Amino acid sequence: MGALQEGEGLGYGSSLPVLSGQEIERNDPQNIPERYIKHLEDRPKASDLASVSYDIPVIDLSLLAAGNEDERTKLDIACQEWGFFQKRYAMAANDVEGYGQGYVVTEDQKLDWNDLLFLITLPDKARNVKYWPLTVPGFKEAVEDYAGVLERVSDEIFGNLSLLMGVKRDFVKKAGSSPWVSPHSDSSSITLLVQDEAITALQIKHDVAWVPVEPIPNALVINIGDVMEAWSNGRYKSIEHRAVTNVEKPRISAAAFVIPGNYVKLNPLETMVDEKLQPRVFKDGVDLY
Ligand SMILES: O=C(O)CCC(=O)C(=O)O
Ligand SMILES: [Fe+2]
Repeated sequence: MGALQEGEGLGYGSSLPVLSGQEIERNDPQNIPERYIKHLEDRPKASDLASVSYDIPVIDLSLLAAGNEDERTKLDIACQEWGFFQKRYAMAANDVEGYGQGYVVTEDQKLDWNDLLFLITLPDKARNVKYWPLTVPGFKEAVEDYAGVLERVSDEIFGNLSLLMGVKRDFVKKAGSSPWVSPHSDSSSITLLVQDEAITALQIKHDVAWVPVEPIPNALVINIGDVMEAWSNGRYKSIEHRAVTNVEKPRISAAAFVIPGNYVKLNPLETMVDEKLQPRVFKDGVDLY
């Protein structure tokens, strides 16, 4: 792919147009179309939940930024055992981009009871501003500020994961109704998520059970995506997760997917492959998109 022109966007595949959940609620809330109603066996059940409660690891960004080795070891363990952690703040039409439902590929596919606003925010030239709701006062400024903060947080995580994987600090950095969000893993290198603090909806697969991720005030939930799993030769896991609804109130979450540039190949880092101790689990040379 050649250099992007301003406003051209990247294009992350196509999605068929369908009604959004908000439109259905507005037009005919008593008649939810059949394709939003998942088969019984595909719905979350109380019996899939882990029977014991787990604490998802919490990593302190200010300690990481200060070079604290114990905190870096905690990050290593969190990414190996969970692929998920929470991090305290120290301080749609033809494209999946836009508003509506994404990832609709067939006419009879069951749909999630979940509307999506998917925007590319960084780098600036990859923005496709025709999808941005610019009539909302302050929206652009708030998203720009937030994207800047997320960039700093993800740089800190990448810096620490690079050191843990035995490469230089900046190595990874730039490479850089269903009544629920269906189970999936993220194709990002990492994902940074802000959850609604009042509702526990996100669940992650741990062994065979689903473990709820209780929101922690002022914390980001960060998870390893498929790209980091490949770079780390499987040491860090891209964990399957889902989000369930509740009957009381709607929920909004904001997920930011950090992805490498299109030119990056999915090769496990040399430092992460040792034919005896840590045999290669991913092939070299897979193009990302
Ligand atoms: O809303 C959530 O908690 C999770 C969303 C998610 O997993 C995603 O957008 O990839
Ligand atoms: Fe996800």
